[in-house]
Amino acid sequence: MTALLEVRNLSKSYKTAKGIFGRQSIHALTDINFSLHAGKTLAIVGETGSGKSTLAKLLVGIEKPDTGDIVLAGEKVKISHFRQYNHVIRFIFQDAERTLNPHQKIGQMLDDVLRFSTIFNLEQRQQKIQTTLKQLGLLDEHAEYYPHMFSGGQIQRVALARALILDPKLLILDEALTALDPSLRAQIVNLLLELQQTTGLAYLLITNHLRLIRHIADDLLVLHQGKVVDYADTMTVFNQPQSDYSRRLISSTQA
Ligand SMILES: Nc1ncnc2c1ncn2[C@@H]1O[C@H](COP(=O)(O)OP(=O)(O)OP(=O)(O)O)[C@@H](O)[C@H]1O
Repeated sequence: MTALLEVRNLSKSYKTAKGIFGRQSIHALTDINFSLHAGKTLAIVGETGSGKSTLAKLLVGIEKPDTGDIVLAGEKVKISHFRQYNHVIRFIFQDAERTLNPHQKIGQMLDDVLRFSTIFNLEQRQQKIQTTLKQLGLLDEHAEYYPHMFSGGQIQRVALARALILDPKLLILDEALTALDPSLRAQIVNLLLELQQTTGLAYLLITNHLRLIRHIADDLLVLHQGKVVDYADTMTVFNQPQSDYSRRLISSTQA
């Protein structure tokens, strides 16, 4: 079966500002390879500076790779066409609430997403907003609410609604669940699992929360200094880590 996402030999370096030693290159990612199938969850773990955010930025087109390919459903992504992949890959960063415009009603915000990325008419857009709110356990009348009128759990659902209203195939969650309190996290995780079962959505979960990874990730990739040091199904990485770095990471959380 063709993978939904295939990342092949992806590398990215940044040039630092010119200092007394001239310009230097930071190799944020070197030769990254992995794949993700529909309906599956891949977790990416690594310490600060290991390249996790750079990888997310490459996948959503905020940054350009130096070399390598991103292949979506068998088709190489062209950097100039990233906007068309909006439908396929969506992302949620940490602190969802801060990314919502406090002066805009939720219905208007969702309508903007649809107007920007679809050719739906007004009626179709209203219909889609209703079904999306419902899918996420929200009510029709929430379309008239401003962000500050929602509770913490509901605001996460609103952020998910914005990401999912275009029916993407892949959702990237960059530390999106880390800051939530445990009971709220459990609620959102259950919702994500339910959505995955009903829609076949795939998740790329960027987090250092190993308990969460154990609970929901099918596969686990460990990044260290921009390189893949472990990549296998989650239980294999936990039980037989291939690198000292992964071994230390896993035993530190099991202590
Ligand atoms: N715009 C940039 N310019 C220069 N260097 C950068 C830039 N963005 C990231 N880097 C460097 O690239 C490396 C990888 O950074 P990245 O932010 O991807 O790591 P990370 O694993 O996501 O860390 P964190 O968990 O802190 O977000 C780091 O050494 C970082 O300093």
